[in-house]
Amino acid sequence: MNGRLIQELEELGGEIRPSSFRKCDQIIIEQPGFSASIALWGGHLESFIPAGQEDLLFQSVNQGGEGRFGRRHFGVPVCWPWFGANYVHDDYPAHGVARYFRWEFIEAGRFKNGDVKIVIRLASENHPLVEEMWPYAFELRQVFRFSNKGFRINFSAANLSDKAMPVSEALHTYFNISDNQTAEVHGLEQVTYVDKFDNGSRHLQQGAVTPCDHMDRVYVSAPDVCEIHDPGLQRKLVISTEGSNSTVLWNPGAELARQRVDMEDEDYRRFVCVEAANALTDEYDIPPGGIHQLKLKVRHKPLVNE
Ligand SMILES: O=P(O)(O)OC[C@H]1O[C@@H](O)[C@H](O)[C@@H](O)[C@@H]1O
Repeated sequence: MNGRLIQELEELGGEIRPSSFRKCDQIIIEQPGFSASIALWGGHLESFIPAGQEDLLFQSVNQGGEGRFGRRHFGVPVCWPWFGANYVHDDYPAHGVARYFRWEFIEAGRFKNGDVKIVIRLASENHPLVEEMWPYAFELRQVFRFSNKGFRINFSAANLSDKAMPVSEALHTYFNISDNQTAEVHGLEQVTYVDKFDNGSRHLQQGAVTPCDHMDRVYVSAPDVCEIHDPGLQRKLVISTEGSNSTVLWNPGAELARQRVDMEDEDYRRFVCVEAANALTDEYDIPPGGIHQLKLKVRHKPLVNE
């Protein structure tokens, strides 16, 4: 990491902090209106805390699985270039390669309106094991934009190979909620979902989703905006996406959470994953030399009775 970058980060009130996790660094941003943390391992936005509020993102004392492909269940893991299991190699890790490698910190600065900007990158050519598991040259970037109102992630994938690259993906956001029994997800009413906990059967969403318990659903051709209403925190999170056709809702429920060593038994009570995704029938190809952008914007607002 070069001195200029560190200086730019310091001018933003940020710092690089060594982390014991996979011996990788974290970028910490402290501003009067918020604080944020990004782990370079996995290019993982870990935390975004508006001043005087609870984190928008779920935290766990459990840092994830041991071993080369240990999974982390908090913040915003990046699932790319395949979502879920790999169709061809069942020994490959779930949800692709991007979350298991060190990303490179390449830019720190501000947007014109003063929002904080951090850019990180993952290039296949820098990681022989990525090249082995995914035979397409690529470059990924995440542009993080932070302000008092919330955060944005602009995730882009460039196909640098000479063949079409099949992609399914997700920004697998673990949202922090006070209680999964009372939290509600709005905006998916009358959208069809594939229920992975019910043999992939298709259903039509009736009303808001609540409780947010034991569900693994891919809403296909989903709208670009949905909301989490959290009566316990009196908070509404407005989630807007671009370049994402599917919305995935996931919560393991009590039994599955207990079976997992990479998650605490009670963690599932305090998160719901609402994922900006392209999965199942929304998978697509990036043409040779092409680029695809997946954008996520999260805004926090007070929850007022409507
Ligand atoms: O444990 P992981 O790999 O982070 O995955 C968690 C869950 O992620 C969800 O997106 C999937 O739909 C689930 O099937 C999966 O179990």
